[in-house]
Amino acid sequence: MAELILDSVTKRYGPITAVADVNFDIADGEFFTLVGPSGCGKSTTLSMIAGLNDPSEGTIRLGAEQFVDTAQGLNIPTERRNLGMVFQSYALWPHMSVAQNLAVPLKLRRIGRRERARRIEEALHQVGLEGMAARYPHELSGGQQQRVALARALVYRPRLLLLDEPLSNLDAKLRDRARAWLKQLQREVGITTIYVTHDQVEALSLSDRIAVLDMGRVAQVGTPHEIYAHPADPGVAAFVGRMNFLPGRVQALRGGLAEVMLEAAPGPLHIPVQDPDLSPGQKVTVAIRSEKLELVAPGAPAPAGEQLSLTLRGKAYVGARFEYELGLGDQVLHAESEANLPGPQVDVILPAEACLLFPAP
Ligand SMILES: Nc1ncnc2c1ncn2[C@@H]1O[C@H](COP(=O)(O)OP(=O)(O)OP(=O)(O)O)[C@@H](O)[C@H]1O
Repeated sequence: MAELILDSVTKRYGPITAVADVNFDIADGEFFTLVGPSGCGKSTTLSMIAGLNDPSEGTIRLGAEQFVDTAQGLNIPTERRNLGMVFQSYALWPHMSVAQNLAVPLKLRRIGRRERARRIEEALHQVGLEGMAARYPHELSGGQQQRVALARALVYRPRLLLLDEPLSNLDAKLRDRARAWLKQLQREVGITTIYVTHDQVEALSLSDRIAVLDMGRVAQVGTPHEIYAHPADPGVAAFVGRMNFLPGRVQALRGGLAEVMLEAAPGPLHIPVQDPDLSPGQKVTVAIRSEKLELVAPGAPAPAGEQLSLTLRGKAYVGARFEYELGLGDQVLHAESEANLPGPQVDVILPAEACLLFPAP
């Protein structure tokens, strides 16, 4: 059963359309992430679900409860939506202890003293902060403060958890740990969660499903694997992971394969066709992820696939592997390999099954 439904939700600020006709069905217990470049409408969408921002058009419903119906002039205020929210700034009250911070939303809901104490203890246990109830925010690390903010959002058992870049204030190592911990907590609590981030790794690793937004519109909704392996368009492909794009033209179509001539390389590629609307003569973009390019060490037998000889432009050692910048005409391709390959030329195989084809404008 779909739990949260956004239907044709639009938000305009004068001539600016921040969110354009967004539709989602988010299932009960799902971890659903809104991702996309800066300004694409993630926070505006989240704030409309939260009731902090009024949609210009559309409906928002949680289970049987209608939050918003612009046609009827209905807009339930945020305090009656019973949502948990954590934003980038944790907004803990500095003059209150951890327990007092957690007590605030419970007092607002008129929960009695004994039940309050029980729930605060339970919430602190959920976030792994037992024994910290008497501390003040300035006596906690950034990661601990972030856990208190989450505990405060969970303590009154909201129906939805809304998180807007909650990990972005943590340093890289702490963020990795917080990510794993957050995912586990969400599973344990089983709460429907909507998460906003511009960090594709966070989106891929945390989510059951991801919506990629682009200029206020939903470019694609899918599981992390669908978004990564079958991006709907070059914009999604470019945003998630590191993708190389090569312009070309379809020469012929036969046996489920497109024969594509690249602008910058001799010899055609034979690429499996997913788009039934492709036609011979059409301009296309061939997309291939950096990790799918296979670099051939000098003298080693070449694996199957179309082989290109590229110019070594740059190489960086990043621990487990080397990252390469390789020139093909005036284009730069990104590739990676555990091998430390010499220049000036590097042989590269493009496995046809790893190439995606998009119609070019
Ligand atoms: N109050 C406002 N008045 C006018 N335009 C606004 C207002 N709030 C947001 N916008 C515009 O709406 C668009 C979407 O903004 P939003 O904050 O939702 O983007 P975002 O995807 O969350 O970006 P970021 O990742 O940078 O936080 C942007 O173009 C922004 O400039």
